[in-house]
Amino acid sequence: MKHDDETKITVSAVYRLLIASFFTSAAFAIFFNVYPSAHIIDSIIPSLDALMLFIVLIYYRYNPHTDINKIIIFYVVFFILTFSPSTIYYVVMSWRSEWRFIDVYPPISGLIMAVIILGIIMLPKQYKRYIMLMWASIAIPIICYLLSHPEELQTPRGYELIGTFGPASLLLYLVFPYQKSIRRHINKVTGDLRRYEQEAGRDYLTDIYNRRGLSFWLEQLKQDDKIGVLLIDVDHFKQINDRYGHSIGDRVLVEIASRLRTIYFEKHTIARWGGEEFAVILLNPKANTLPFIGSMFQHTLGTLPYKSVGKVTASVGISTIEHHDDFLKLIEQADKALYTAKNNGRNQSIMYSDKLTQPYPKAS
Ligand SMILES: Nc1nc2c(ncn2[C@@H]2O[C@H](COP(=O)(O)OP(=O)(O)OP(=O)(O)O)[C@@H](O)[C@H]2O)c(=O)[nH]1
Repeated sequence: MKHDDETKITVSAVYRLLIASFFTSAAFAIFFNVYPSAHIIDSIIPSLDALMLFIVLIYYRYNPHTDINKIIIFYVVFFILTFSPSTIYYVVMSWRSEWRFIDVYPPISGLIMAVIILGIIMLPKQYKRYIMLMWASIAIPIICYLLSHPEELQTPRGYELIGTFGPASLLLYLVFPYQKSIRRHINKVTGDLRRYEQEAGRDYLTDIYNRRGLSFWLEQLKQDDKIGVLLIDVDHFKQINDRYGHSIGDRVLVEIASRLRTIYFEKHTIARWGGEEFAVILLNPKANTLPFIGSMFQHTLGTLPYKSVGKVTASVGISTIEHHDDFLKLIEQADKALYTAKNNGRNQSIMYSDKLTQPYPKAS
């Protein structure tokens, strides 16, 4: 489950990263085409980036199950291949005294930093080293050049470039571990929350759903799902408690729950509805199978003796089938049928009909 969530977050992070990078590259492409610089490479690279990112985005949109690692590696390699050679080109040409680096290097340091920060913040831990590789392939040539050309370093652009790729990049090292610990903390809190939620929906003794868990299960049903309800009540349970003690009574309830779990048919769930009363909710059952299912539960509970107390029987009340919004109405029906089963001598299952009128008195 946690793994699924991680994958979902990664997929959505990569998708947003691609979109953000596409719009940024497109903005640069438009800018350099409207206000061309002296170097044609300045308008080619952002246009190429925008085009490639657009293709990847379209591909990713129509192939959402593509291996996400491949997309990330492509993204990083693609940025290294577009930013790094052009940076090295300007550095090498400047070193050969063709021109001054600070005059010709296009104003893309902000864009590079934005891409690096986005990558560091949004991508999972295992991809961070690629992002650092991306930074190193661009920053190291620039820093080396400026340090060996103090006359260019000691200009506003020189200071700005060294500041961006030097001290400002150091910020990344500060943000990175902090972001990692926030992510770890969020994972822990999310995990704890999920565990508490699961525990809150389970009965402590029998570890099947309690009423809260059951209502959560009902909320997950599809719009037009129908249900039928069985209410199962252990016969003369008070006598078991009185004769063997409360803790043996508890053990019997646990054994009953584990017997209920062993009954398998297509779609249903079981819950502890009250003290010695269990509810079974059947999903989209066929009307003519309900009496059979009711007897199946009754016999599974009542046929074989229990380890600590011997024979125990149960009575079962069966509702009609209605839309799941009518759950409480079905519980009432099952309750009336259960009352009739008890009145008729217990150890039997009874289907609800309009003729049954009296509600089953609840244990206080
Ligand atoms: N050991 C144990 N007993 C429980 C628990 N919850 C409810 N009970 C007991 O279940 C008994 C239910 O008794 P009654 O409602 O009189 O019903 P019954 O004795 O089963 O009789 P019928 O339902 O009429 O067949 C009470 O004695 C409760 O104390 C529980 O969690 N553990």
